[in-house]
Amino acid sequence: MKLNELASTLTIAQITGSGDITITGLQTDSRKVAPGDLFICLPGHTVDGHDYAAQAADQGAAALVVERQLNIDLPQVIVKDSRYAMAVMADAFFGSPSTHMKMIGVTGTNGKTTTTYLIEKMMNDHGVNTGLIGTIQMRYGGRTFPMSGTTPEALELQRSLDDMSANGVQCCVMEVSSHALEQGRVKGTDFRTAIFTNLTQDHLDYHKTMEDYKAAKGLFFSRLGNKFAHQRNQRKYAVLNADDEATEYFAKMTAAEVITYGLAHNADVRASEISITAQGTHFHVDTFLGSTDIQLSMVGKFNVYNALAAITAGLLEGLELESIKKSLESVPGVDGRVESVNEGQPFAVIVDYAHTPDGLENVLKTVKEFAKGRVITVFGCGGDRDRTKRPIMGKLAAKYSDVVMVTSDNPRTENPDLILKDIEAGLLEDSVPQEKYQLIVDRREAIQKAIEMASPDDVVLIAGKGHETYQILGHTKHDFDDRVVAKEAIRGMNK
Ligand SMILES: CC(=O)N[C@H]1[C@@H](OP(=O)(O)OP(=O)(O)OC[C@H]2O[C@@H](n3ccc(=O)[nH]c3=O)[C@H](O)[C@@H]2O)O[C@H](CO)[C@@H](O)[C@@H]1O[C@H](C)C(=O)N[C@@H](C)C(=O)N[C@H](CCC(=O)O)C(=O)O
Ligand SMILES: Nc1ncnc2c1ncn2[C@@H]1O[C@H](COP(=O)(O)OP(=O)(O)OP(=O)(O)O)[C@@H](O)[C@H]1O
Ligand SMILES: N[C@H](CCC[C@H](N)C(=O)O)C(=O)O
Ligand SMILES: [Mg+2]
Repeated sequence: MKLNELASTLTIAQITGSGDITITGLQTDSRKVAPGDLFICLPGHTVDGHDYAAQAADQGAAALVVERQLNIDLPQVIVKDSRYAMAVMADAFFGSPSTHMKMIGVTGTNGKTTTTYLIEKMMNDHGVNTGLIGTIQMRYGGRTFPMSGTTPEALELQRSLDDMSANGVQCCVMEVSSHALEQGRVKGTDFRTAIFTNLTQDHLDYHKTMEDYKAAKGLFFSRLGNKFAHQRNQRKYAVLNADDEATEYFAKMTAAEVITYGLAHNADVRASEISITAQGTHFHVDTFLGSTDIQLSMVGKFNVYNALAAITAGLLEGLELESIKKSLESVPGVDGRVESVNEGQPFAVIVDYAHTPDGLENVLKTVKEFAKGRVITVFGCGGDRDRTKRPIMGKLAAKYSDVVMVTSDNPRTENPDLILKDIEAGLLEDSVPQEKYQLIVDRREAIQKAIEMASPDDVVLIAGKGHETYQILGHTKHDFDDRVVAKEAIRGMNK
């Protein structure tokens, strides 16, 4: 594509140098620039992409997108906002791939990954070639790709959607994080359905207040559905959790058709008669297209909500309720979400990704429902992330557990001991007795001790890292998998 043509997609842009050159790719990271690329300089949170334009030029960049003219001998497109320009140009360069498939997005503090997995399963079972993008991985057409975060940057996203489209993908279900909404990573992506799971405390390091966090999530719904489609299969939908306070706010700001789910009597898709055992979760569901009973292998009342969100999305895509039921019932579980570790030990070991106060409380409530013995919880809080959730999570862990092992969970650039102290502040505030908890900075040691102290019928819950296969210390990722470490500890115990 010619630079002139790409630049013409922007309203306010000035080109210096020749616009009559061919752009073969777009890139925002100087380290990855290939000859012929257009290098887009993004002012970041840590460094400024403009400072890497010279490196991009050395690597063969054909032109630059900048917010201020640089002293570099390359054609430059000067724009007001390079992030916005990136989103527009990426959409143009890849031919608006999101309009070639059904886009279903899921936002909310917890439950995004789980809900997207459920939707992916039911759509694929129904014969709709479906791609998935989220925290654990991106996958489509039988291939999987690692992810460095939950929601890719606009450029990466459009590139991926283009490849999906080229590989016959008809529907893409993706997680949309609040960071992504705030940074405009999904600007230009044409969603058909936007799902909201729930809003509880997290990410206050980034969003500062719950109001700001809610407003960031709101961007997903305010950008949806301003043009009504009279054919139902073209309509935009906001699928909202009827039991969450933030729903009223999101419902007001969207022009899309609002469909609700939950336990509330007025929800459009409503669950009742919920019963949970260690083997799974049963519930009855009434929808605008019939009723049925569903038996999930996944445990936890929160998974009823994830299933309801998925059922709603499935019905809106024209799936039969019975086909949805069959798919949901065949999902064994999601990687690292309430995942059992079994090495023949006489107690339960569960690995879960709960890393927010609400997530931890939910999983602990679930565990308590079927634990016959004590609950021993191993958990920590991420470094360079919301500090205010640490004492709250400490209190919740102590409230629902008999023993708490406070340990490290990706300390990143923070001092791990100080993170543990932040968690302990909550325990001290609640006068939790010293013998009920231990601070063990080494996660392997914490897991080993928890497993060594477990008696028959106890449950050891290892929370926070779920599917993760690393521990981030400083800027380095070290191999670490809670499931592998727990298995080793159990085998060690039997020797
Ligand atoms: C706070 C945040 O979201 N930061 C994201 C942001 O980084 P940044 O603004 O700091 O970028 P930067 O490092 O300053 O770099 C600025 C520009 O210079 C470029 N650069 C930089 C160095 C270099 O040598 N050459 C070069 O060209 C970079 O490619 C970039 O274009 O843009 C980067 C590139 O897209 C992201 O990788 C980075 O995510 C960081 C790693 C991160 O940890 N993000 C988390 C908080 C996040 O987004 N999480 C959510 C999930 C949250 C949830 O659980 O709901 C997610 O969607 O992943
Ligand atoms: N609907 C829900 N409500 C509350 N907690 C939930 C819900 N679904 C899952 N959880 C808890 O949150 C954890 C993370 O679930 P999941 O990975 O589906 O959420 P997520 O929103 O994708 O998280 P992330 O923001 O890190 O990507 C689970 O391990 C479970 O403990
Ligand atoms: N998407 C979340 C994941 C948190 C997982 C936890 N293990 C941590 O590292 O804090 C984040 O980046 O905040
Ligand atoms: Mg996720």
